[in-house]
Amino acid sequence: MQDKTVLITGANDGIGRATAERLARKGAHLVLACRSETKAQRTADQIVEATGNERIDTLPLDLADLSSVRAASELFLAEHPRLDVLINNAGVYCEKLELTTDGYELQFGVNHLGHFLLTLNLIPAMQCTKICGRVINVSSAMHSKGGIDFGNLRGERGPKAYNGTRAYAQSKLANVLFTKELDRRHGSELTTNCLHPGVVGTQLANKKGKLFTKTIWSLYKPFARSPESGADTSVYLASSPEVREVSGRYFNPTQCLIKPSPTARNEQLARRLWDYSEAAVSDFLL
Ligand SMILES: NC(=O)c1ccc[n+]([C@@H]2O[C@H](COP(=O)([O-])OP(=O)(O)OC[C@H]3O[C@@H](n4cnc5c(N)ncnc54)[C@H](O)[C@@H]3O)[C@@H](O)[C@H]2O)c1
Repeated sequence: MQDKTVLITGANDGIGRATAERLARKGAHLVLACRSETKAQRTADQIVEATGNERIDTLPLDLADLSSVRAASELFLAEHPRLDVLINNAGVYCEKLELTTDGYELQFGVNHLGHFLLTLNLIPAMQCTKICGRVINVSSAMHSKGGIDFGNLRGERGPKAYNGTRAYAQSKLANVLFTKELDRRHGSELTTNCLHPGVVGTQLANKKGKLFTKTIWSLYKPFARSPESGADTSVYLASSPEVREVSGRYFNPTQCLIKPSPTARNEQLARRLWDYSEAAVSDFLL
């Protein structure tokens, strides 16, 4: 990975942080895209210290705010001539209805829409690489429990009707549908794949989960995969020559290609989600 630039969202914690450290050890030039600049810089310093790789940059990015995503895209393009690998890793799980700055349901907004905009804005930097650029979307097996409720992506049905787990599943389904449609539209220039990292012992469910979820999760956590092994498939998709020409696919935690759910393979739904997302971010496209 010596001559590769890799941007990782949500790189200051959990699977993203572990992915960053593993790729730093392989010599990649990393850009840690995080909400908190302080946490991003602290993570960068720790990775430099642990790996000896000094090519670790940071980029301020709040995926819950489309103007921040646009600003981050502009800053990246101004400072870096090209991007080899984009890892759309950041994610949020929450059980109470919250909206993004632009009025979208938080999990849909952060897990899908912010990444959709970031990816579209950065495609020009990925097209100028010699070997085609790689987009990696961190989804979840939970995608199979989701559908896309186009009438409720702005929380229209209100807080009482909100089901956080269903909204999380919806956002992870969106990651797979986006992977398929991005591959269909840009497959000749980029490879795009998505993955389930496994059940990983991070703080994901604790940050905005209810007490019941936190309790169940604390009991379950000792049996979950470590963030380091949760990073296995992201690292594989970012660095392995084997997947240089593999695209539009879904991988499991042991780097095997598997079929996503039937809903995730629905091409019409993927196109409809793309059209919806494109209209939603249109004011922020570069
Ligand atoms: N932990 C699991 O068991 C598991 C299972 C399946 C999929 N995943 C997926 O793995 C990915 C990483 O999750 P994790 O388990 O490491 O969780 P985590 O909470 O440890 O890390 C999530 C990262 O996303 C960042 N983030 C959240 N909101 C953001 C925003 N608005 N803007 C920018 N960054 C933001 C956080 O700051 C953090 O760095 C997520 O996409 C998650 O859906 C996790």
